[in-house]
Amino acid sequence: MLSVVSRSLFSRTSGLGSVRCFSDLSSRFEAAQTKLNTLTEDPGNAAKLKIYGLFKQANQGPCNIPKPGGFNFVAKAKYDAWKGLGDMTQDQAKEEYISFVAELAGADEPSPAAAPAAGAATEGLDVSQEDGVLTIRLNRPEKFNALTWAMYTAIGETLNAAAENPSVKVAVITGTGKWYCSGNDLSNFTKNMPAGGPQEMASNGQKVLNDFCDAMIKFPKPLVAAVNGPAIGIPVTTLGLCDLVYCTDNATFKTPFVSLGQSPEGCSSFIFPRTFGFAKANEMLLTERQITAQEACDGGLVTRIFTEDRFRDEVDKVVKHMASLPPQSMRISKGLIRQEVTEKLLEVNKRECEVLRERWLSDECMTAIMNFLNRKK
Ligand SMILES: CCCCCC/C=C/C(=O)SCCNC(=O)CCNC(=O)[C@H](O)C(C)(C)COP(=O)(O)OP(=O)(O)OC[C@H]1O[C@@H](n2cnc3c(N)ncnc32)[C@H](O)[C@@H]1OP(=O)(O)O
Repeated sequence: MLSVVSRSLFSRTSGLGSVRCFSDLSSRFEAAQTKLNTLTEDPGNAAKLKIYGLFKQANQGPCNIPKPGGFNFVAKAKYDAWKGLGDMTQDQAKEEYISFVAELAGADEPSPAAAPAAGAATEGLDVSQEDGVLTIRLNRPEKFNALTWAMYTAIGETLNAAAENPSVKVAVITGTGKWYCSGNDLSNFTKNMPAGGPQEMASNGQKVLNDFCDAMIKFPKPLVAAVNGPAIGIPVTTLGLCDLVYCTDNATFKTPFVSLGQSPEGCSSFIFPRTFGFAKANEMLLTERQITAQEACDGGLVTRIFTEDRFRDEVDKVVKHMASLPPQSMRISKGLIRQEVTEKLLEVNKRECEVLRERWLSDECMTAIMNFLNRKK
């Protein structure tokens, strides 16, 4: 019976009128309508009704027509689909429409919007998505989730794809096992030695790091760190690039850059003094004192601490709640909060990476890394 709710629902019958708004949302909404018409698989009547309701709500606002009577079941089903959206705003309906079409398109054919899965193919990284929440999980527990170059690259690419994918509302970075992350895998420096030698290796590393931090800085949706245990180095500094940081009560934070012959990254040379004040930032970055979860929370790097047994559930609750909020408003709000610093952070990141490139070529750095790699021999 409902099959008469046919593909015609997908055609742009009501259009957008003669006044075309070229705002970001309107053009994404139009693109979603075009995308819908290219689906090769019939998504079924339930999906078509949802699309119908969202389309009407997006263009005309809340349902304002009388309920169809008699035996016109199709008209009633369409009415219910629209009426059921209550007083959802037109912008929110557009966002929901865009997300839903992206989901349908994802099921229909692989598309760039489905790119988060790309990270899943990278060793040491699990990428999954549920209810609008993209989870990037560092998954090398035997190495305490130390980051390989492939992981940096995949995380950056995953975030860049998720930024464009309307079905992703929030991104979460977390770790498997008892550690959040033990920082840069120190064997990166020996494993990634190209034919061009250390100079080329350092330039390659500079680009890998620059792109990774840029992706975090530019990510337009909420970026949440779920710090499930201790962290050393870059996973600590990049917390300042996240919007919310939750940690377990056994998490610790350490930034031993000087003893490694290196220098601060992740924009920590800029963010840490402004978060903790110079005195405390210097203690972390120059004396390398490890701080506790409570100190990180008191200092403003961490949003909230949960006990280990409650941690995953509590973080889940927050991120699912955020994913249910109007995405356009979320994006705009984050943009406003970050607008003063984004350009500055990109500039700081670039500079920190240039300095690190030099550091990686220094005897101090080479010696520190060789000492770590040979420490068990
Ligand atoms: C594109 C380039 C970007 C670079 C950006 C610049 C980034 C800078 C940083 O992140 S600096 C911080 C680097 N990290 C560290 O200095 C930590 C080094 N690791 C340790 O100090 C210790 O391993 C430990 C304190 C984390 C844990 O000590 P312990 O409990 O004694 O365990 P193990 O040392 O036996 O470690 C278990 C296992 O994991 C391996 N591992 C841990 N961390 C790293 C690491 N960062 N790099 C490489 N491997 C690491 C460790 O070797 C052990 O494996 P094994 O048993 O040897 O196979």
